[in-house]
Amino acid sequence: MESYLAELNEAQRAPVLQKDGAMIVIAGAGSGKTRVLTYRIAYLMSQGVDPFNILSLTFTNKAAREMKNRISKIVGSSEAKNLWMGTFHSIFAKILRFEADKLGYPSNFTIYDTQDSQSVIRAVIKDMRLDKDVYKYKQVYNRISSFKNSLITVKAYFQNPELQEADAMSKKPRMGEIYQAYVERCFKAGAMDFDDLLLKTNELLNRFPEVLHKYQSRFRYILVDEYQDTNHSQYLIVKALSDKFQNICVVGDDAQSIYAFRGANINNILNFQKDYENVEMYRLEQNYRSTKNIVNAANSIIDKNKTKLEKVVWTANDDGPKIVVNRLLTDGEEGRFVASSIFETKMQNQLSNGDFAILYRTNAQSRAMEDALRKRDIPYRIYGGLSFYQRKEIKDILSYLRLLINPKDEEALKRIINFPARGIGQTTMDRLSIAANQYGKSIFEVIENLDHLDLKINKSTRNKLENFVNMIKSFTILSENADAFVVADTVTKKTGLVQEMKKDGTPEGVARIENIEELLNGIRDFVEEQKELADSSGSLAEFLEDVALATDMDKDTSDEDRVALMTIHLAKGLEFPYVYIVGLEEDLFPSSMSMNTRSELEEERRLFYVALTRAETQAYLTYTQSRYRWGKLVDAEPSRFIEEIDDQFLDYLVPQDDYKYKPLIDTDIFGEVDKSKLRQTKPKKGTPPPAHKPTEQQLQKLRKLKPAASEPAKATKTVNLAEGNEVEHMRFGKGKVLKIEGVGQDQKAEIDFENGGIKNLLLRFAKLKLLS
Ligand SMILES: Nc1ncnc2c1ncn2[C@@H]1O[C@H](COP(=O)(O)OP(=O)(O)OP(=O)(O)O)[C@@H](O)[C@H]1O
Ligand SMILES: [Mg+2]
Repeated sequence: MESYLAELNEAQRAPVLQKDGAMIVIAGAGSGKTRVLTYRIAYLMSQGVDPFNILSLTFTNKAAREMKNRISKIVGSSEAKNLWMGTFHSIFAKILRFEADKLGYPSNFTIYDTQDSQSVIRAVIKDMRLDKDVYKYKQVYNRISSFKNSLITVKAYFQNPELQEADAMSKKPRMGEIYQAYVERCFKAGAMDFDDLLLKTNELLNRFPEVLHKYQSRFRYILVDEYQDTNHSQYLIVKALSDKFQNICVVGDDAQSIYAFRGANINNILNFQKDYENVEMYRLEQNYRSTKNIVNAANSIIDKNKTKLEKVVWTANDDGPKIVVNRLLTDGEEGRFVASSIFETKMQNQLSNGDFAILYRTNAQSRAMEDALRKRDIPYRIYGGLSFYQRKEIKDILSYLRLLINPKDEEALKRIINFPARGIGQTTMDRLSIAANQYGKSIFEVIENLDHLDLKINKSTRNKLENFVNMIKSFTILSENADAFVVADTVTKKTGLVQEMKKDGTPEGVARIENIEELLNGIRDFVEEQKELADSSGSLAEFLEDVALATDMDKDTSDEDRVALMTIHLAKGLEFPYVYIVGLEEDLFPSSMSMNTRSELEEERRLFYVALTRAETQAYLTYTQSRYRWGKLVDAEPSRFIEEIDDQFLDYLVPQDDYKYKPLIDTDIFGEVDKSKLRQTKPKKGTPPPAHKPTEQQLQKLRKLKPAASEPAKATKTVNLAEGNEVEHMRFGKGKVLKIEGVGQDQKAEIDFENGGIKNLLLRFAKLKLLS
């Protein structure tokens, strides 16, 4: 037996050693699913399978890199770099480039990011003279994205009366036309958006049997991590590619399905056994990641979900410390608690910053954490949010680079044709746009052919346009032989972008120049890395693809030791010794947007399960008593998720029986804290604070207190409903109550909504207004 197989337990070894056939590994968090995939690939290679024949789909490109490194170590060669391994988007972008001509795209097609796509949609809405308050571009973008992920093409949309009706109902009867115009514009610009990378791959595999055959034969072995979060489009790609050999291994955990809001379909995992012949089902039960307290607490949470596959998760690890629960006054205080706790834990146990993660439900929560960490001089890194590549100055330079690779790229062109200012005004741009539409050409092509076209553009402007086109063309010629760094460096110098910023002289201007330097350094590193790998020249096209498809996790390039801050969605698959889950409050987590139906609430609970199971040694849960939301300070209630954890696993830093909001003086508003008042809610001074669990008596009091304490607020929320009542809901609009079931906390109503159809709502969470 190969020695590395001893690093697996028996249950893990079984799917690794089953070389051929279809198999699914369903198992709870931290049980070694990702490890099974890694070792399975190493085993396949040791059995003589060529890495070029193995396709492995991961959640981030970073995960793919780490897996490749591990595999290289196990098999003792650099062969692992030939594996097809990465996210769905990055793998299929690569394939689409090879095959682009079949679909009528140039092989140098641009990948539009969300900003670009939304900007196209805004332009379409404007050109169609639609009301931008009704047709909100972000909503329209999400709707189009959901069509694409369900493989609903423009044609399919117009053949589907139900979809059209739904859009008409939500007062957007022209959605189909926007969709059509959007698709046409992207096509004309030689651009694919993120969803196209999956949609067009499906189209490619469906329309061209010889292409399907080629990739089916290439990918003899297919592996998919986090299978529970694949959407319909991804599912169909995997299904098509694996159809020939049926050597497919997927791993996942239904309890960690957290992307339904983006079209992930949990049925993909539930139906896997029907999709293939002779499916072997494997289960892993032992968790290697976390302490007993964490594993058991997580089990007690997920137990509350009705829709789930029954699973056992246990661990042989130590009990570990209990999960610390702390209540703070405000998010400012919450940040200070987390920062001090990290500081002290780090000092006491000689740890690195990288051993700590702070997880939150929404990006906005990072600010308070950042402030507190900065004050304590604790280095941190935020994942997600506005990424480096989306900053204005970076995007401007990238737009030049994109344009010289694909001159049809209209979003790039519009951004920079007059930046730095060249005297090419909006009127000229409008004329060029109209001409481009009229002739079915790109704006760049129109400018190239100005002499042959009868456009109302004066001589001097024509010269400026010609100069611009010639400059871009000279960059294109340069890029044919030079690497990405040389091209980018030349572009920054020749376009006068940096000179423009230097004139500015403000601290912001200086920061922008520094960012550009950072970009150039990044490009240099990229080129060196690519050249080292020897199979690539480090061309600009390769760099742009890398940037376009970098997931939020992938931007973690430096090895500096920092505390990680991210949303729970991003933390999937990761692990940290110490994890702080902050903002555990009703309406924030679970989110107020996700409490209308049981399935939404269950997704929030799975999210909490994901968060807690990231922790190896210790988890901290914090909530505040009041929080600024939408500009107002509002009372906050502790999240039901805290209550759902079995008390034996928890350690309350403050007694829970007096949790009701008491207006105390807060440093954020008044500066100094009145310490005598603070002591009311904190345990008596003494270090460390006594970690005590509420007594049974306190608990009983707490249980009695909870509904009572929140009654005044609830009374306005819940309404006494009867069958036949007319109600209004903030998302589903007006509706009629069909049926009422249950009593008290569990009372549910079946309501027929104008905008949402029939829904079953738990009345305690549904914010309904009684109309009649
Ligand atoms: N047999 C084993 N022996 C020692 N350590 C193991 C073993 N199996 C897994 N581990 C370790 O346990 C941790 C969790 O494993 P892994 O990340 O593969 O779990 P997972 O099931 O993919 O988790 P998640 O559901 O969070 O994605 C990792 O640090 C891994 O190295
Ligand atoms: Mg995993």
